[in-house]
Parts: sequence; structure tokens; C-alpha cells
Amino acid sequence: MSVQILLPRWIIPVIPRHTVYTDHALVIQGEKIIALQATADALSRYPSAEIIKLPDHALMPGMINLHTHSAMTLLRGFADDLPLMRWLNEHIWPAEGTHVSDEFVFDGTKLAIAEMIAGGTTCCNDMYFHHGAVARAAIDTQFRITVGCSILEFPTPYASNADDYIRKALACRDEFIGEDLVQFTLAPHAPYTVSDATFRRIITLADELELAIHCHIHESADEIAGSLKEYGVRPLERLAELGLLDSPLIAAHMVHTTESEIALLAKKGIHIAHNPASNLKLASGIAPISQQLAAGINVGIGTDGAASNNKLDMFAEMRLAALLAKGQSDNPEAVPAWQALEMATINGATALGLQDKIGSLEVGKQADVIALNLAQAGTQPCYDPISHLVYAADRTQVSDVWIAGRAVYRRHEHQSLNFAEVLSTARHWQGKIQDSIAPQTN
Ligand SMILES: CSC[C@H]1O[C@@H](n2cnc3c(O)ncnc32)[C@H](O)[C@@H]1O
Ligand SMILES: [Zn+2]
Repeated sequence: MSVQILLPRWIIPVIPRHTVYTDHALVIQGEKIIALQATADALSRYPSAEIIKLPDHALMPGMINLHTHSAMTLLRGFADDLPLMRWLNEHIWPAEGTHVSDEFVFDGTKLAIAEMIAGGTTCCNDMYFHHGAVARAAIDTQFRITVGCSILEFPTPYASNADDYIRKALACRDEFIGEDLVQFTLAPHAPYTVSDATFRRIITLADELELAIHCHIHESADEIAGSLKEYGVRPLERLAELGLLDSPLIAAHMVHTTESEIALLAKKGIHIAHNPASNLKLASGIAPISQQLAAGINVGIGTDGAASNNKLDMFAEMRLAALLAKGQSDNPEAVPAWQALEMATINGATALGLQDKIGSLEVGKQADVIALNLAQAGTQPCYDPISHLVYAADRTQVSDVWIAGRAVYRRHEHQSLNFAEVLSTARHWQGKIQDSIAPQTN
């Protein structure tokens, strides 16, 4: 099996915490990291390895986007400056109802993967329709993905009712069993689109099939008000009564959480996907992540879809998460750089049950690795590369990306997808979508 020796200026492994190695090499054999050791030792131990010199670069684990709707890249900029429910009801759901197909999802997911890889993201936790097309796009581009098989009550061109969504989810999971880069979750969309009976069925299936659940929860104040009106309780209380918090659960957003809800989430081991930019843009609010983290909750970071963010940029998201936490808690020590980096990497891996495989640069783990060139005006001088990665660097500094040991991005060029083709497909969809739907009028 071929061996690659990566020789960067700095290695930030994330585990152990706060660590920065200099004069060290990361050695990859096949899909795994086999050594992280002094450069001289690595060079003498693996004399016939391929040497990859990265003299101005920091190496770190690939970022894990813990909540996104990849195919929504094709609706980026389609409807902006609206609150969540108007954005969904008046613009996004009608557009999805008209356009979403296998082809739309395959092409949109590939476009998202092109953006994510170039920005240093090596894995995402997706939630969308046409699950098979999502999985195929990831396999085609050698990208690591957790495919969230969405389930809701209302009909779409993809499925006619909750039973139909569930049937399709299970068939899809069966089809892709054995794919190393792909795993599945059951993804009830949200408390306001899924009935008690369907939640119960999902909980039973998740238990039987050992699948995690991925759901939007407590995203907006309207969601809470709607639940109080319809069920007499806040959504989390309803979900707890149904038993959802006893399953492995990734709760996307969790913007509105009381002290007792935070304690409950911590007790139940619920993972939170924090989406700061989307929460701000839809004016959903600012999640109290410093309180959530202090309670011991595993909080990772997501971008949400490109139609509400409008970027799939985990460097921007990580920086925003750290800054907002300080502002929200009146405490500059809240979410220090090392913790923001953990949220974007190992915490995401833990939420996906992949903490033994990815999320840090450790011997035996999969080589999901990114290199950033810090020899740029905005990142020099460099006293502390961890500080720069969180507060100063941006995604355009990502030069090289490996997923499971494969170089999918080399010297700023995609290796696992035809970028020109991806761009021209995006333009093709723009033409189709523009022709069919009147533009937004606020
Ligand atoms: C059922 S697949 C995903 C479904 O969710 C919609 N969506 C995208 N962003 C959000 C969000 O922030 N909150 C709730 N729902 C969202 C998307 O358009 C799909 O219909
Ligand atoms: Zn979402």
C-alpha cells in the first residue's frame, strides 16, 4: 500500500487538546494515519514514501459540517432576508416542490461537495430528499457523508406520506450498506412537520436498525409558540415524552433552550448541531452554546443549507461560533480558539458516532486531513497557529485535502470531481429555476 509523508510547518492534531507539533511528519498508508512523528524519524523509516512538502502550511483534521442540506446549493440566493417560516412556506418549499428530483439532488450535492472540499470540509451530516442521489454524489466525489433520510407528513414529488418516506429511507440504507464513506440517519424534519405517531415509528426503527436520528429542534420562537398552541408543551417536552431523547439524537439548532432543557439534553447525551450564520440570517436567534457546552453537551458546528447561510464555509462558521459565544455570554473567555476547533472537528465526529475514525489526527484514524497555507498577509506573523485557524484564516487558504488517505484537492485543484462540469451544471439549473418561478418580492 502506498505511503505518503506530509511535511508541514505545523500539525494541529486536535487531540491532545492545545497541541501544536513542529518538525513533525504525518504519515499516511492507504486510508489511515500510521505515524505522527519527528520528521527525521519518518523519513528514515519510510524511505520509499511519496514526500509532500508543505513548508508554510498547517495540517489539521478535516472539518465536519454537522448540519446541512447539500443540494440546496442550487437555491442559494433564491430567497433571502426572511424569517424561517415565510422563507420555507412562501419560497423554498414551493421551489423544492417544482424542481427537486434525483437529478437536482445529485447535481446540487456535487456542487456542495466541491465547495466543502475546497473549504476544508471532509465530512457532512446531510438531510434532504432523494437520499440515494445524495449518497451517489458523495461516492462519486470520494466525500464522507452521513445521509439524513428526511421524513415528514406532507407529500412532495419524492414521497407521498410519512410511510413512503420511511420505506424509501430503509431501501436506500440497504442499497448502500458496505460503502465506507457513507452512513445513514433517520431525519424527521422538525416537530412541526412530523406527527407523534411518526416520531414513535422512527424511534422504534432507529432502535432496531441502530441508526441515529437527526432533526431540526427549537430553531425559532415561532416553533415553540406553535407547539404550545397545538400540544400545550414546548417541542422538547413533547419529544421527551415520545421517547426521542432516549435515541442517539443530533438536534440541529437548539437556539431556544432554557436552563432545565439544557440539563435534560446533557443528561440524555443529546448532540447539538449549532448553525450560527443561518440562525442569524433567518433571525432565529443566538443559541446559548457556552451554557450548553458548560453543561457537558457535545456541540458541533453546521452551516445549514446554502439557501439560508448562504455559504458552506466551516472556517467562517467556526469563527462566528466563537465570537457569538463571547458576545452572548459577556465573557471573552467563552469558546476559546481550541474549543471552537474541537467543535468543528472532533465534536462533529462524536455526534456522528465516528469519533474513533475521524475528527483528529491520531495514529489508526482515517486520514481525513487538510492543509492551509498560512504564508499570507492575514496570517503572518504566526505566534499560535490554533489562534490563526479560528480567528484569522479563511477557507481560500486551504490548499490540499485528503479524505480516507486520498488526495481529493491538490494545490487548490479538485482531484475527485470535474469542477468545470460542476459549474456548468449549476448554471444549467439556474436557467431552469429562473424560468419557472417568479423572483422573490419581500
Ligand atoms: C426534509 S429535508 C430538509 C427540508 O428542510 C428544509 N430546511 C432547510 N433549512 C431549514 C431550516 O433551517 N429549518 C427548517 N427546515 C429547513 C429544506 O428546505 C427541506 O425542505
Ligand atoms: Zn436545516
